[in-house]
Amino acid sequence: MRQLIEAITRTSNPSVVGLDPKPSLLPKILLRNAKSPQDVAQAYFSFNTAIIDAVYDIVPAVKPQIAMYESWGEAGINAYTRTNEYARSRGLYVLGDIKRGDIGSTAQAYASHLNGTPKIEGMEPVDVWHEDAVTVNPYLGIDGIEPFIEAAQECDKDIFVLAKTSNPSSADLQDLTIANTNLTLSEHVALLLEQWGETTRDSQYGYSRVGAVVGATHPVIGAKLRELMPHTFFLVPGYGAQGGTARDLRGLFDSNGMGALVNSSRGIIAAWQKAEDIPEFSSTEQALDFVAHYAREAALAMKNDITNALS
Ligand SMILES: O=C(O)c1cc(=O)[nH]c(=O)n1[C@@H]1O[C@H](COP(=O)(O)O)[C@@H](O)[C@H]1O
Repeated sequence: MRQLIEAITRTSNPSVVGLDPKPSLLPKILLRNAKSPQDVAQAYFSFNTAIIDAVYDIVPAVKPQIAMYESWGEAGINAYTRTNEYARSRGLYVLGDIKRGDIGSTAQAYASHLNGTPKIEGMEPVDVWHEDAVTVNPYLGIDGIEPFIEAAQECDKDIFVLAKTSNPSSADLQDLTIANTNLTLSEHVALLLEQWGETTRDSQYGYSRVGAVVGATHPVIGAKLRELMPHTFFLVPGYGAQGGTARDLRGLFDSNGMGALVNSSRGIIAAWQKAEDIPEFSSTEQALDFVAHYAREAALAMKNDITNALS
């Protein structure tokens, strides 16, 4: 987590901008002439680069959600990887929200998100995804996670494993109490994450490469999980559009005000839709400038909101 922690320190901002484009979140003019997935993917890329240019100096990281891109097939995936590459070129930590999980041999293939294309004779692995970290699902247990941890260790990258997700029905499974223990499933996952990450702890900061996803929408559970996971960095989605507030975040950070990265996607990239006066855009440039201006304002407001709540 060193790279992420240093980016947070550099920007004094523990928040991440979620790059989750959808047609309904883009100014109509960007899709006015769209006739193919390629056209939409190009619009997504322009939208993303405008946002990245607007926030790269005030936020440490971006989190593109791959589903938004996969919906458009090959062209969408291409927009995803180009977005990641562009974000990195602007110095941002790229957290690929891919939520993978499978049996060991398949997980190994998914882990190529971190350590590059599989090794074959005569060819060096290629980093085709341009990610610094990915999100992973722990449902299959350690053999579905180990390939990601090994790849992260090999390439100085990180993973974030779902522990207590932000959605209302996370309770269906994650709040169940495990027989013969007084632990819920999310608490059990928390203990596993501490164990799984143990050998990858950073000597200076104490956090391992194995982070946890803990929703801002469950502040009481989140605070308990923070106690159970002193060496585990949190990715905290659910702030903003899903109702999580800065007040809810306090218990998710450590006593130094570190240890968590708060995500907002729609709250930043669609902030322009909340503007009092939205003009009839006469060009795509004008529309992108408008989107970028409101994204920056929203990112700064989020930074202030979180910083005030933590001080
Ligand atoms: O792993 C995630 O990022 C994630 C986990 C979770 O528990 N809840 C959650 O909302 N997310 C993601 O975080 C983002 C939230 O988007 P907004 O609600 O628009 O801020 C989406 O990309 C979700 O897929």
